[in-house]
Amino acid sequence: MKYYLAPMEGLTTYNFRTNWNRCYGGMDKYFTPFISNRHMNSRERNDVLPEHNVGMYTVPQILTNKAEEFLSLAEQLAGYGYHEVNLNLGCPSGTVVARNRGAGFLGTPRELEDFLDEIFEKCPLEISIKTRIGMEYPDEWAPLLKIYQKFPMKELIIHPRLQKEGYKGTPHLEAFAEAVEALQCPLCYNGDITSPETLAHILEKLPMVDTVMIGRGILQNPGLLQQLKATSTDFDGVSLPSSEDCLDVLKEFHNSLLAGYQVIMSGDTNTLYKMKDLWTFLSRSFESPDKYVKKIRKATDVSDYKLAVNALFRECALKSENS
Ligand SMILES: Cc1cc2nc3c(=O)[nH]c(=O)nc-3n(C[C@H](O)[C@H](O)[C@H](O)COP(=O)(O)O)c2cc1C
Repeated sequence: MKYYLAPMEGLTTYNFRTNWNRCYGGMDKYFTPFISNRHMNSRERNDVLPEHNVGMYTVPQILTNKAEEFLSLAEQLAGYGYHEVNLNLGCPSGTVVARNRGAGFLGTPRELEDFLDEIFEKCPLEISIKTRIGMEYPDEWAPLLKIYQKFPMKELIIHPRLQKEGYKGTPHLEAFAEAVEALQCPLCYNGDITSPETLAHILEKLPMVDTVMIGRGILQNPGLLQQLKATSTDFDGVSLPSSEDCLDVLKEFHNSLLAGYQVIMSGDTNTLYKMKDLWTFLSRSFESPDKYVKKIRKATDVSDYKLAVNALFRECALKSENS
């Protein structure tokens, strides 16, 4: 099985990716959150700079519906030494969709095909695509697959939900199976993998899956990949760390992430904004964390924040399924 880290805007920054890779590691690919400016802003540029992505196979992601813009960004990324670029056809957010980008582009298949024609003809890099299965109705998927058949994709990453579903409901596993029938290119499954059990359930329904991308599961439980590998027959040598070791690595990861943001972000407010965003997910690793997370959210400077986090680390146990 191959494992990819999903792109998550604002969360899986280069600071997150490098620290996660150092503390846990083992993803086959690390996708960057989307770049949407033809002239990358400093945040976007820093995220893809080779010196900020050392030791990882990183795939930059682009969000656009303009071939010229995609090609211009791909050219710049080729200059940084990248070999592969990913196109975002999955973002469900209202503002993105209203501009016919992300999952919104799936609603105008003719324009999408013209766009793909041009980028596949001219792009200096290999192109992979991350897609949803349509905007509103499951029957949008078959015509989209007909389009995807025409292009020599490096791979297609499928999050089998519709745009209108956001992250609700359960993924349409049958849509992934349809793609297996229709397409020759490598496929990657993405969606709702949060434990060895959820992965096992997906593999039971889709035994042909050999590559998965994981997003929120890693934010909720940064040690998840090791658990998946320890329970997989592919990875005989991987064993589970003790509960104390899990907590030690989590602390190390958290503290280095915080230190990284203190260097990158201007001031405590912006640093804490980033860390508090992560706690929305990370709190789920712990038993009864609410009282502690409230204190974390209330912190207005880094020293108060550290006190609140240390209290949580000291007094809340890791959930048994996370250790
Ligand atoms: C906060 C957040 C930000 C995201 N940002 C991106 C993004 O920049 N590009 C992208 O392709 N998907 C983005 N996604 C979608 C994830 O990559 C992934 O497809 C989705 O979370 C489903 O996978 P999961 O169930 O493993 O989390 C984002 C999701 C979340 C929750």
